[in-house]
Amino acid sequence: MIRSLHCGQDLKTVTGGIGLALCERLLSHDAQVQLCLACRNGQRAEAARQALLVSHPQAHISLVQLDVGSMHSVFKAAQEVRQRYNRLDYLYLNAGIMPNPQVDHKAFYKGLFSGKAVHMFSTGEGLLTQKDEVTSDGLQQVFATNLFGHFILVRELEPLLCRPGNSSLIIWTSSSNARRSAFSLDDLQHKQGNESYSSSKYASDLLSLAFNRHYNSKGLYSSVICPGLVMTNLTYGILPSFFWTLIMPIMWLIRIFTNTFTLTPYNGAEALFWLFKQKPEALDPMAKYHSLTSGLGNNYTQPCKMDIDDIMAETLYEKLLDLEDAIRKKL
Ligand SMILES: NC(=O)C1=CN([C@@H]2O[C@H](COP(=O)(O)OP(=O)(O)OC[C@H]3O[C@@H](n4cnc5c(N)ncnc54)[C@H](OP(=O)(O)O)[C@@H]3O)[C@@H](O)[C@H]2O)C=CC1
Ligand SMILES: CC(C)CCC[C@@H](C)[C@H]1CC[C@H]2C3=C(CC[C@]12C)[C@@]1(C)CCC(=O)[C@@H](C)[C@@H]1CC3
Repeated sequence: MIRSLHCGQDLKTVTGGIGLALCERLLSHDAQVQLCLACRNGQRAEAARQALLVSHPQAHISLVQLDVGSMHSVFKAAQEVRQRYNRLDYLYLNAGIMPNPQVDHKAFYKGLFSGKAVHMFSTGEGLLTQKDEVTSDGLQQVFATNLFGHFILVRELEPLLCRPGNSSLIIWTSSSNARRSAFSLDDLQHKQGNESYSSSKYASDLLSLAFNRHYNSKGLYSSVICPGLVMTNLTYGILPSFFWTLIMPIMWLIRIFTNTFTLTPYNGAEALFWLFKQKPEALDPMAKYHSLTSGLGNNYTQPCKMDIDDIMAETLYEKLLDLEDAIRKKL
């Protein structure tokens, strides 16, 4: 029996996000898989569960209330999971936000006519900024949601993930927007800049490496994926919906030039699903696994070496442990 916990799985109002598409794919692949959806909104979580039960009536799907940006909620949810289960095989760390995104239109038109247009469309590099906020824990919201809440969750679920004779895998939904230059070890939470999304995703790449160094000996492995550009609530939040609808034909056209425009949540979930079928021990800790879709619509997963190193990863890990101590004292 395989138990898998998914963070950020709500049924979305318009599209259904990557997490929900992954659940559909996992259940179609193995009807016996036990899913536990960790979501912040109870009603939407129940709607997601019901939607999955329509196509998989026998499925084992449970829910746990989790706001990964609130540390109190993370500790509470982890306790709940520990009470319910004695083992976890997969932990998908998929919840993510990009609040108040702004597109730099000038950079977009400049990029279009530079030799780097394909790179710009694959990574969104230099095109997006965000306005971050501070949570009630006193943390930067993007850092807390995209990174730190997940870090605490993994630490709290250690007894279920590290079991003698069993290997388990945690999987971070990162991004090709993760960029070393957006991240600083002196400003982990990205208080100073306006690329908190890029910074948090780069930090998750580093943290995955650090988790591998610290936990592989206990049977816990960590991997990172990029789903490509997928039309979900996250992307619909970047530009007005009508604009996306208008440019949709252009988006499908761009797909001929870049296989990173996966566009549908089903396609975007490809690498998440692919990892589910791999032996954790065989995965490369330095690789980011990309969901890719060819011009003809074929999905595949490709590893790409990450721009990360052990020293940076270890420093980040130590700093997160310090912050964990401080938060534990406060709560
Ligand atoms: N779409 C894209 O092109 C890309 C997406 N990604 C990453 O993929 C992941 C999934 O995003 P995607 O499906 O696109 O976007 P969605 O906005 O559809 O999904 C994000 C999910 O995260 C959940 N979430 C957000 N904040 C919290 C929180 N504080 N606690 C618990 N759950 C939370 C949301 O729940 P709720 O319904 O309550 O809002 C939602 O279910 C994210 O990590 C994103 O950064 C990476 C690269 C590209
Ligand atoms: C396609 C058009 C005619 C105009 C769209 C321009 C931009 C708004 C997009 C071009 C590349 C996109 C992109 C992302 C967001 C929207 C764009 C900047 C992401 C940054 C979204 C989140 C991610 O994690 C990345 C993988 C995306 C990379 C590409």
